[in-house]
Amino acid sequence: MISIRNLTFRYSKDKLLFENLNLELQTGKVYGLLGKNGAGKSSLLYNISGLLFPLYGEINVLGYVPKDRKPSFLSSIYFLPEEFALPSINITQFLKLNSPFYPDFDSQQFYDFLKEFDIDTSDKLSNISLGQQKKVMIAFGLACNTKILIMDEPTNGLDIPSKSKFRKLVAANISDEKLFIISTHQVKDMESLIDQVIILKDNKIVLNTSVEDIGQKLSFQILKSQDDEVLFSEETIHGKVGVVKNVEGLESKVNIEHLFGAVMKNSHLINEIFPKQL
Ligand SMILES: Nc1ncnc2c1ncn2[C@@H]1O[C@H](COP(=O)(O)OP(=O)(O)OP(=O)(O)O)[C@@H](O)[C@H]1O
Repeated sequence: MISIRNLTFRYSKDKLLFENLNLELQTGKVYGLLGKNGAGKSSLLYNISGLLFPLYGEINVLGYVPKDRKPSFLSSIYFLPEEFALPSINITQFLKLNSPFYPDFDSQQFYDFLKEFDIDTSDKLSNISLGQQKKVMIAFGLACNTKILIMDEPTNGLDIPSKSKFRKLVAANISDEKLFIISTHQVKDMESLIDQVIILKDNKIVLNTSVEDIGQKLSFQILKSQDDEVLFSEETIHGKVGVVKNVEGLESKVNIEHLFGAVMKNSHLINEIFPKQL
């Protein structure tokens, strides 16, 4: 569905951002794309969406080359960037202008999602708050029913009830034919939502595996003094908690924040535990 082979990309001549980056993504999954500031998350998403072009390498999305920006490709993918400017029109006018680009757009769903997010549809889009604008765009993106939905930091600026509604809507709208990619720093917002975790570090993909696989190979637990090779640890009121290799074979609930910490601190050990497929 999305295949990236040897992607080399740069903004300026003297510095490559990605060099020979490989990534394969399948339908039926919600992918969480994580990485520190400047890791290249947005740049990768722009390359997948055909808004930035590779220097070398191949990107194939649904059989299309994104940089060709064929109309049938553009109507199969919806990309919600982290920041956007909305025109001074109301939601109905926005719907009329933009929904015709997406053949599977469902107006009823759009209004249902807006209701779920408590959005008043009569206001001008330019006059509502940033969080409300984000909710309108999330509702629109979901209602497009495109095969691929990419959201860059969608929960930034959402209040706590809206984050929970976001999780509910995303979970209810993924299907076997669709693929969602959500890039975020707000890893807590993504817990119990993502199926597969992709982590970018030093402009490389250091992890791309399922939450299930992570739960089987790593143990997220209260640390014991005899635990060796602690991949990440943190002091809490319950004691020291963290991540170790799962040697006992007992599955634990994945803590994505701790997983991220483990990958940042110990990527060589993570590479050994999760060998790359490409
Ligand atoms: N238009 C641009 N021109 C030049 N360099 C850029 C441009 N956009 C991004 N960069 C650089 O590319 C690198 C990756 O940026 P990118 O925005 O893709 O990272 P990110 O992981 O999405 O970061 P954040 O989490 O802060 O949003 C950074 O070093 C950034 O400074």
